[in-house]
Amino acid sequence: MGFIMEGLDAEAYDRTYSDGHLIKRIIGYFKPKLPLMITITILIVFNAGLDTAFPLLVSNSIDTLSSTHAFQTAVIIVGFILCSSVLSWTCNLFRQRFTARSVGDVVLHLRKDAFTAVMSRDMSFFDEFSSGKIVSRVTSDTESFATVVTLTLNLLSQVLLYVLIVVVLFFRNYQLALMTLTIMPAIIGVALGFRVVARRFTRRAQRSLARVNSNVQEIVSGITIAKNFRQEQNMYDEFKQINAQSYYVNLRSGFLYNGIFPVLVFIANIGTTIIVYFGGHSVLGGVISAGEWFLFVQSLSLLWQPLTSIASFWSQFQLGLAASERVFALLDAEPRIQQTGHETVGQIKGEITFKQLLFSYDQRQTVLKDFSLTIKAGETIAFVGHTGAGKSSIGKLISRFYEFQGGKILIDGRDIRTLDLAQYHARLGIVPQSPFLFSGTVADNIRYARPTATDAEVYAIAQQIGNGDWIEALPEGLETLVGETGRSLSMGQRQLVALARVLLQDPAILIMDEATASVDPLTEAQIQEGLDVILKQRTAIVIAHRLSTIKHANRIIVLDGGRIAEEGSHEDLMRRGGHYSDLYNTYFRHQSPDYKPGEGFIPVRDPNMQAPSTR
Ligand SMILES: Nc1ncnc2c1ncn2[C@@H]1O[C@H](COP(=O)(O)OP(=O)(O)OP(=O)(O)O)[C@@H](O)[C@H]1O
Repeated sequence: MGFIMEGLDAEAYDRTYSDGHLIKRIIGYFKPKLPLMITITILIVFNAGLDTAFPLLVSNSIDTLSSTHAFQTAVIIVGFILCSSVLSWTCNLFRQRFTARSVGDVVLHLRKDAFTAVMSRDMSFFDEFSSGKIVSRVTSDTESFATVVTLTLNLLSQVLLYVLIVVVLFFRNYQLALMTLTIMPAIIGVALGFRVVARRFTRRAQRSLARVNSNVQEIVSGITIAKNFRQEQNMYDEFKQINAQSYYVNLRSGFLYNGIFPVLVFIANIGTTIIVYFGGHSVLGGVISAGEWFLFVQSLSLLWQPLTSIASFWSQFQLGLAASERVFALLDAEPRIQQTGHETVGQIKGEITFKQLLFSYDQRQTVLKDFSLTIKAGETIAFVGHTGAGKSSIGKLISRFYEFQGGKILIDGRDIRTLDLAQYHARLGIVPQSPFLFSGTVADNIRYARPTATDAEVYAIAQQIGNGDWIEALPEGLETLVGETGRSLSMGQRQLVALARVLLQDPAILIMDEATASVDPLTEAQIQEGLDVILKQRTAIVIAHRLSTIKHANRIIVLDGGRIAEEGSHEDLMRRGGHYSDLYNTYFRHQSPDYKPGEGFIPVRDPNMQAPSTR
């Protein structure tokens, strides 16, 4: 199997549902369409009746050819045949139209549900699962879901036709009818056996397509880095391999499906041979008329058709079922964040308490253990520490993006798990390290925090950041288009927009993962001025990367391996000459005005203390 199976495993949230469960849920989606579905069913029944009448009429016309009024009867029968054909065509047309309409509506509904499910997933979900694969579930899988429904309706009409024909045949000649049905168990047996294998193959085909989607998405998102590191060839090679995998997986399922159809046709042909042979003998022996014999031979094609076509569209049917399984698994994915209540949040002062917190992303590593800390309302806390110390994790836990395994987080003394999450999030401002801007104007992005804000309010807020000087630098001021993800703006400008956005939100608690990207001194000053405004009158947790922020903080918490190694003000900690002083020398001292490149650093520390150790 080798590379063909590589990366095609189920996602952790995937589930296996029984066909019965899937069909029940699919039917559930069709309930609001009940009147339309009833109309479609009536049309299907009517159509099946007309299709059955066709061979009956032809059979009768053959038998009347020898009678005295042969010509008149033949004309009437031909008239009936023509009318039934036109009626059948019209019924079919309306059936297809109504089906397309109801299936389209259901896909619309399902896609909305899938999108809502994606939106409500915890952040851990997006960290864990590739965005390309998630996109694939919302788009192509919901589309395949439509296929299963259309096919089910076709199947229904074919099965009805089948039942009607069998009834007619039994009335005409039960021995020949029984003969016709002898092959049926063989066809059904092969089709059912094939069903199990088909589902497996189809699932793999969908996963391989999701893998292609995911790979293309990742490449497009990371194209700048790829080009920068001249990785185009490697990326192409990787894509080639994933694409080839998709090709082989599809080829295999193609072989499987193409192989099954001839087997079924072969079995059906055996049935036809039996009927032609014994029917012919019955006509010669005078047991049945030539017209009846024709009816049996003609009905055979109609009879085998539903069975063979079930097998032929089995692939699409399986594709649709597997797709609905994937969509339902996305809808049913268990949230990791477990709120025990939905208490009204109201006004928040902003005191945050961690009580013996235990947290890990997965089984492999404990990130925070026995972590206790109280952040006072209105306090600005700067978290510093080596990379991987757990700074961002603390921010994610306060944001309630991840679930902790032990201890408590209290907001103003209330258990975070008891709060209404949506209300709590509305009181929480988050400025990520690389601010994400949506396509649109700068004003649109600022207004994102409060869509009802007027132009004047947006302008006033933007003015508060760096005295609004940065707006003048934008070609069309606040109406400047930011491009996809804000690409048309400089990194510094994006940060300023993000600050204005959070200022408009006016949250009680601010979590800021400070940008590491350096900006020019003027923008740096504008950002600092903006921060001074934002940090006022709210609790702020800053994952600090800039010396000026650290110095402005009320308290610095030094993290080391998920534990608080030190805490205090910049001066206190420098005087101590411990962990912070090490960090300072490693990361921050070049940002100090006391630092002179080439000459070294004039340390800020108590001359009576020991010199800080360096790593
Ligand atoms: N989504 C995740 N899944 C699994 N492990 C993670 C995840 N995010 C972070 N970690 C791990 O948790 C630990 C703490 O990471 P965290 O991002 O909190 O560190 P940090 O101090 O913010 O680092 P940095 O300054 O580099 O951002 C690290 O060992 C990291 O590898």
